[in-house]
Amino acid sequence: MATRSFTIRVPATSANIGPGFDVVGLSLSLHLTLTVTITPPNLSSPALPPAITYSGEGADEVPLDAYKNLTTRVALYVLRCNGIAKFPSNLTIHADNEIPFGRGLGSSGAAVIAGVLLGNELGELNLPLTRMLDFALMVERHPDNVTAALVGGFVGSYLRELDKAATEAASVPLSEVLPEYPPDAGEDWGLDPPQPPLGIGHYVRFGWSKSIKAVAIIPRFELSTAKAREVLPTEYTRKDLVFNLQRLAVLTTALAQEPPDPELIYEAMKDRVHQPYRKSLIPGLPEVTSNITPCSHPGLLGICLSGAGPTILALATEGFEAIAEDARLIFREKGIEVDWKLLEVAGGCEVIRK
Ligand SMILES: Nc1ncnc2c1ncn2[C@@H]1O[C@H](COP(=O)(O)OP(=O)(O)O)[C@@H](O)[C@H]1O
Ligand SMILES: N[C@@H](CCOP(=O)(O)O)C(=O)O
Repeated sequence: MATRSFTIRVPATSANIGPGFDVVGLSLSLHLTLTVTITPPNLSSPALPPAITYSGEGADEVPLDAYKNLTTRVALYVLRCNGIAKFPSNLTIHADNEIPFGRGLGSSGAAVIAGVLLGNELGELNLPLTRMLDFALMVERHPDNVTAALVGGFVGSYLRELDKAATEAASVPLSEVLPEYPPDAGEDWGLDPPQPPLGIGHYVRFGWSKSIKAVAIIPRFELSTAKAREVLPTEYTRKDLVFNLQRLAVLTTALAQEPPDPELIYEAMKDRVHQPYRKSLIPGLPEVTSNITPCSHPGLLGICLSGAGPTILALATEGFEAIAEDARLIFREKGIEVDWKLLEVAGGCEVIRK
């Protein structure tokens, strides 16, 4: 057996883009990159357990134990669902991550997609894209980030209505999909993980005007997506739902038009389903989204919370620095420091075999 080596590259994503809560996602030019090597076993020494090294965002908090790390746990889930009980021996993984944790830029979605691709490569499974999406959706239950990270671009997705048996299969608690594996890395955990139903997620890629870039204004604090979902109501008024549906219908086409129309897009990026409820967790959010407008900031098209926050996403054709620096001043008044990055819309995930 020869040494095998490959690289997996997955983009960051910004979900929701205002009115598209749990529906739309946009892939962005920050990446999680895994460099993976499997060396042949050396008959004179014992087989080595998986070894993970890590650099970049999250390096001080991410677990390096392959049975605790999100990416490798997802990979093991995919392997086990496909009849392979263990990681191969002598597996080394270096993760280099540009996506900040817990900021609304899809770090967990990228880690999940990286895990699905890793399982697919390690097991030489040749899973079709749609099946990889099924595995990702068993772990991250909202489709917006993982779909955009998988296929790239500006993407809309829905979860298919499943029959009773498939609904039960897809509602398995995450602790069963990704069990806390025992610490003994040599143990065989059997092959009975909950299998994803077939064809859970469906998507379409919208057009995107080449002139639009994304300014990510990233507060220096983490907000877990789980916590930012807990503050959302379970029911909405018809008025608020119609408000969002009208805007989302316009937005998906408006962002592809040349030249993009700031008046149309600014209004179409407003939201009444998640942002109003999240402002208690993100001081400065309503002030930034209402005070930075196409009139005050030429080049701005629209501004919203990125994913579950706390990052703010401004879509613009020019004037990027003025947008970001004025957002910085508003956040500073609330005692929050930010960093900002000018990002492009990225392609989907890639596997490069060496
Ligand atoms: N590259 C990674 N490797 C392992 N775990 C990761 C990675 N990226 C993110 N995670 C996990 O996901 C968590 C953040 O997920 P989440 O709260 O959904 O925020 P977001 O996806 O918006 O960054 C991190 O605290 C970490 O546990
Ligand atoms: N639709 C989800 C998106 C969460 O994205 P993340 O990047 O914050 O994980 C939500 O708004 O909860």
